Amino acid sequence: MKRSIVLIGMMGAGKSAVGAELSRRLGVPHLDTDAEIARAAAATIPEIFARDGEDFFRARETEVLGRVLRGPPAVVSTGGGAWMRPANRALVAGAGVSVWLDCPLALLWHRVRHKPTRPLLQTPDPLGTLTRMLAERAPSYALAELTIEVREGDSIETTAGRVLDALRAHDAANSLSAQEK
Ligand SMILES: Nc1ncnc2c1ncn2[C@@H]1O[C@H](COP(=O)(O)OP(=O)(O)OP(=O)(O)O)[C@@H](O)[C@H]1O
Ligand SMILES: O=C(O)C1=C[C@@H](O)[C@@H](O)[C@H](O)C1
Ligand SMILES: [Mg+2]
Repeated sequence: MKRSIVLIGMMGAGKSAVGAELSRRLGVPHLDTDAEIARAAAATIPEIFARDGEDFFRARETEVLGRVLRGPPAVVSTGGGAWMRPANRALVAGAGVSVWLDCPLALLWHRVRHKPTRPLLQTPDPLGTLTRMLAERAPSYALAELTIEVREGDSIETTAGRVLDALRAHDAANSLSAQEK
């Protein structure tokens, strides 16, 4: 593997879960930017948001992303907002292939509704917040090199397999176009 695989998408799309499975299958390290930030701060993501604010979190996120992408090729699970910063997209473009786990709203909601671990959803109307967030972010997520539609009923293993199939097809297409040049 020459480049890192960078999973992007909404909270609940499965970036962490599918990233762990991909890393097992490929035998490369798995790095999760949220987990790296929490580890460095010795605090949970909600604690960091509450104590230091979102801007602080976003600055750490860019640092961590840069650090993990400078390392050996790995599977990198990003936080849901990481892709929104053009600087982060540039970091990813330089070191990895971006894969959007495109998950329908209903499935996202089903997965995140009972979890208090997403500070941005601690609003009076979390479904409305999630709906708005997806609508605002989808055009940026669509800039990823690859898009995988996450389907209801697909296991983590099935989704990871679909990511690998798409990566192989993408690699084959890229080496064909490289030969043609
Ligand atoms: N294909 C799947 N089938 C069943 N459950 C899944 C699947 N993918 C993810 N999950 C579950 O959905 C929840 C959210 O997944 P995960 O934490 O991987 O999302 P995420 O994209 O990393 O979100 P965040 O941006 O908040 O870190 C977890 O409980 C995970 O186990
Ligand atoms: O979508 C987002 O902006 C976030 C997603 C999570 O992965 C965390 O990075 C944090 O809760 C913010
Ligand atoms: Mg995650």
